[in-house]
Amino acid sequence: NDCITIKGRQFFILKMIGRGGSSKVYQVLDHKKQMFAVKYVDLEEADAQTIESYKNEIEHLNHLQQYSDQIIKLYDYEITNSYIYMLMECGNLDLNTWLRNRKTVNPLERKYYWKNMLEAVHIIHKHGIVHSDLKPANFVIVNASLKLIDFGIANRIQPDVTSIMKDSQVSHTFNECPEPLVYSRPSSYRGSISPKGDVWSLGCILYCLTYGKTPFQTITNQITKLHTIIDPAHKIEFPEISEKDLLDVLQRCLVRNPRERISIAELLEHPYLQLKP
Ligand SMILES: Cn1cc(Nc2nc(NC3CCCCC3)c3c(C#N)c[nH]c3n2)cn1
Repeated sequence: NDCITIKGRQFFILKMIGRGGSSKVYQVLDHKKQMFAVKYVDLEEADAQTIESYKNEIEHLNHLQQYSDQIIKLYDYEITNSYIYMLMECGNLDLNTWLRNRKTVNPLERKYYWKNMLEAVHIIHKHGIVHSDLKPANFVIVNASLKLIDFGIANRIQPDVTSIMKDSQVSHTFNECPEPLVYSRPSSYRGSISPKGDVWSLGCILYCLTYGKTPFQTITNQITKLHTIIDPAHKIEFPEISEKDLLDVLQRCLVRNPRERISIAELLEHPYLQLKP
């Protein structure tokens, strides 16, 4: 098995956790048997703008370390003209994989994960970052809490072919979530990418944690699905549940008009988060 050296420190590769385009994430051990995640990015095929986007992502990730435990820890990184290595804390599992394996979710666990996600997204918004592509795979479970692993700033190098245009500016590749979970916000509203777009995506994740599927999962045709997402006439179904506060959060997140949609700050004050089960 191979070793990775970052800033003169050697790491033993245990396994590859994931790969996308030209980046790979490994589970590694250091000489004290401490476990880490290492993200490797091959920059050989990357253009200057892409390299800039990666540097920007790393700068923000590095800066936001101090503000919240819900942002993945970045211990060190090494950037050269041909590759990037990022040494980070390793999660037990990402939320997407966890969701696929778990059909039922414990209400207290869901509430706690929701609080973690809101805190992480609130922090990046406070620093002028809108993710605009939030999905379960962007969160990992570390011990018992969720942490955000990326801010949606770094480009995907060699964008995958099965992308569907979410906005004129932003393409959206579905094959990052194995099942075509749709988190893209209703893009029919003009105007720039707003923090409210992240609220829609988080609402879709919470919908998944509540009903075991996304609001539009029953629609298999991607184009029909996209039209349904932006169609104000289409009513999203919210099957009855005992937790009325949770139902209220879902209904306020999945409002098509971003101006009428609840904000992160309001969500953090919402009765649903008062942590009595
Ligand atoms: C499946 N699985 C995931 C973990 N843990 C984990 N996965 C990370 N990325 C995964 C790459 C593939 C897609 C899902 C996220 C990162 C990470 C970054 N970037 C920083 N820390 C991490 N920890 C253990 N099993």
